[in-house]
Amino acid sequence: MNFRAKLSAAWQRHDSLLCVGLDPDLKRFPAHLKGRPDAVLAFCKGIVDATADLACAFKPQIAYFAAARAEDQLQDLIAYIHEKHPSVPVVLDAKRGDIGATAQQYAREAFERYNADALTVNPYMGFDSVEPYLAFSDRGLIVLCRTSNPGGSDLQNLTVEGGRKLYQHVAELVAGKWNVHGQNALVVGATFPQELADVRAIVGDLPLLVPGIGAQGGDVEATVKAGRSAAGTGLMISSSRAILYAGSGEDFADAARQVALATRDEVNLYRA
Ligand SMILES: O=c1ccn([C@@H]2O[C@H](COP(=O)(O)O)[C@@H](O)[C@H]2O)c(=O)[nH]1
Repeated sequence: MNFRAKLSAAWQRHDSLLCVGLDPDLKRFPAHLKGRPDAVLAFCKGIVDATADLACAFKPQIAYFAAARAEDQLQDLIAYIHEKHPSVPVVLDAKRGDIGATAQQYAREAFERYNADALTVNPYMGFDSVEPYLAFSDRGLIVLCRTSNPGGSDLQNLTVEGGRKLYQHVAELVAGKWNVHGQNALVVGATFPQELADVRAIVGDLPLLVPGIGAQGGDVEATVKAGRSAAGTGLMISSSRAILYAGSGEDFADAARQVALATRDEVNLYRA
């Protein structure tokens, strides 16, 4: 099953547009896990098992694993998700972007080494820098469009030809000419609901990965109303820290589940 089909099945099966972000920060781990050589994997498995039935996707952020010298644990985690929770697609958040020859290696890293269902990439270097990923036509390519951080406006809001904003141009390209095999999606932050609505109007029912609720303060109602597709789906609304660190004791996974459940249900209030 390709990424788009797997995501659609997860939206239905789990009645959820919630993407659970996996940003394991050793400094914030519960005391009983600190010092364990497999702490990153143990923590993430706890979160994954507690939230899988509430999620339409998991999104590990590679920087947290690499900084902790835990790439092998990331590989084991993704294999674990595929084995225990095969209905939930894995989006590797690495925001890759480089010349074609190097992009080929990044594509192999994401889709062969880590076996991710989808990867985030940066479009700044143009089509030849994203083309190598398209060869993995059963995997998703999620392209940065209007990011959730305040500085995203510095470049993404610049006016380009035709009087459009750069992020609108990216949305058109990624949903159109660049969507050679129908595997593309976009990143649009929850912190900019008006831009999210603009992007949705440009791209039809293309899937959107939407970080920025939870710790970054994005408004859930505004996000869902601006970003939902005509079918009331189309979104992977991502939350990491607010779920991961809801608790700080041995019951961290239960605390994470409670926040994930409340977030999934709040999102669902506004889908219709
Ligand atoms: O525009 C973007 C693109 C990616 N991110 C990533 O999403 C999570 C957000 O974490 P929270 O704890 O829910 O704030 C993190 O991995 C970012 O690298 C983003 O925030 N904005």
